[in-house]
Amino acid sequence: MKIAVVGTGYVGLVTGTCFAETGNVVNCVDVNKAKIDQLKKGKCPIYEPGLDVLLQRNIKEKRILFTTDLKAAIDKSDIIFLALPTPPGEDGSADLKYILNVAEDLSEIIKEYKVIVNKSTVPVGTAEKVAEVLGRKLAPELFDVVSNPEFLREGIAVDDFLKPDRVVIGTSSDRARDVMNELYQPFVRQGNPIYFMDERSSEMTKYVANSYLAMRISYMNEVANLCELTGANVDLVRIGIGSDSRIGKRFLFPGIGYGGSCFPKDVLALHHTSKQNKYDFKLLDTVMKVNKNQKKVLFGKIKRFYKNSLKGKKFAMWGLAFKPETDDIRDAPALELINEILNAGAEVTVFDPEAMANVKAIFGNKIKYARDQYTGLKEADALLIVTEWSEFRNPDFERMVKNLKSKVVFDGRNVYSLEKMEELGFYYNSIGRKIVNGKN
Ligand SMILES: NC(=O)c1ccc[n+]([C@@H]2O[C@H](COP(=O)([O-])OP(=O)(O)OC[C@H]3O[C@@H](n4cnc5c(N)ncnc54)[C@H](O)[C@@H]3O)[C@@H](O)[C@H]2O)c1
Ligand SMILES: O=c1ccn([C@@H]2O[C@H](COP(=O)(O)OP(=O)(O)O[C@H]3O[C@H](CO)[C@@H](O)[C@H](O)[C@H]3O)[C@@H](O)[C@H]2O)c(=O)[nH]1
Repeated sequence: MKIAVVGTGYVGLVTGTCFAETGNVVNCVDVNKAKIDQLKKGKCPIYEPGLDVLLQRNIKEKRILFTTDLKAAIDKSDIIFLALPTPPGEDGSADLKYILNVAEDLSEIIKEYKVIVNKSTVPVGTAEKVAEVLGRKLAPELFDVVSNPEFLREGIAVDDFLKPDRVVIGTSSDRARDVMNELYQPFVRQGNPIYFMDERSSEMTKYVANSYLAMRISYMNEVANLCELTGANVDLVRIGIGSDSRIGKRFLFPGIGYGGSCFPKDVLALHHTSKQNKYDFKLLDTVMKVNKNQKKVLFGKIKRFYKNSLKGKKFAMWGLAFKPETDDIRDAPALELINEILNAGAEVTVFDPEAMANVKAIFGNKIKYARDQYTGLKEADALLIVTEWSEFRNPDFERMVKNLKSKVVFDGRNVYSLEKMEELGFYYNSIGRKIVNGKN
């Protein structure tokens, strides 16, 4: 099939590459010329495991092409995916300007039937809004607008796309339904379902999935805070509840708050949709408040340990990305923590396997950047663990001890066992568990 993907970011590039991988010809469009030039040279602009190999293969086979020329891409395609940003507007609603502007451009370009697919996360009613913009210039038989939300996770995006738990497609058109059904067949061979539904339910499904997952995390973060006060261990509680099949083991990890480009903005946007519909969705309000508070928890622990006197202290930070296996730092808890450390008059040397360049673009020389995870520890008063990259899980503890000024670790991701840290003699303060080698 012939596809155009408008917006070549995390979602657009993975979508385009995976559709090319299943034999389609994909034209990817972006307004960012530098990104397109890079992609034309076969260079992947983001760190996403497995993407590079697929990209190279499909570029070589000429199944994926890159351009800044929207018209050229649309003329060659039957299905047009919109993978454009939907950032929060001032009132918390998803800003649809990117989507609606491109819809307007499409209304000038389209000359024969196309299926226009919203892959971006968009509020209920957006498919209708896009259809309305297109319909101002185009006859109804020239297009259908479909909602097809994306559920991929960064860091595992290729796998998630190629083997989705489910594909959700919202359309009221039989013609578009047939096109989408054919397109997705290679991805559901393992027996995973395609759920066809109306556009509004499909759009809602995406927000409800993300908000539910965010709620689970906020719930566990509250549980962790209570565990600290009561002497229970949240990791044991997590295992204890997760084996109940009604609850499930996944997505129960407490930490320093959810971040990334999706959960914070999507919970906010669903909350806004509720307000617009005069519905007081109390749970969502609380989920956001809990998350805001949880992002401050690690700094609170640090302040208490140093009795509020952080001036001149030197910290080493392991992990900057909002989660492991990505270079993405959008809404990453690390950014807030760095600001708090700097505001308190302390210094920080950071290390992350992939996200250093993105952080440097924000903080420049206000902070130091370590060559590797160990050199950053030199002369540091304490180590702060912010992202649970695999390489932090089983480090050379002897080297850590040698480099650190004091054996002090604040761990926002519960990377180590309490027993191990006790045995090694570290002061170890983590989330929802007792403090090791110190006073609780
Ligand atoms: N990142 C994720 O893990 C994820 C997963 C599921 C859904 N989503 C949703 O997908 C959408 C895109 O997210 P993303 O993370 O890929 O964003 P992104 O910022 O990484 O990518 C968006 C791309 O669109 C381009 N763009 C902007 N205006 C354009 C225009 N007029 N024409 C062509 N290109 C244009 C930008 O230059 C950018 O490259 C959002 O709605 C997001 O909520 C994201
Ligand atoms: O048990 C957990 C799981 C995750 N997180 C945090 O939650 C955030 C989001 O993590 P994750 O969901 O793995 O990453 P995303 O790539 O943001 O993916 C989410 O957001 C995407 C964009 O909408 C959706 O497509 C995915 O299904 C949804 O999982 C990160 O800060 C994680 O550290 C926790 O604190 N505890």
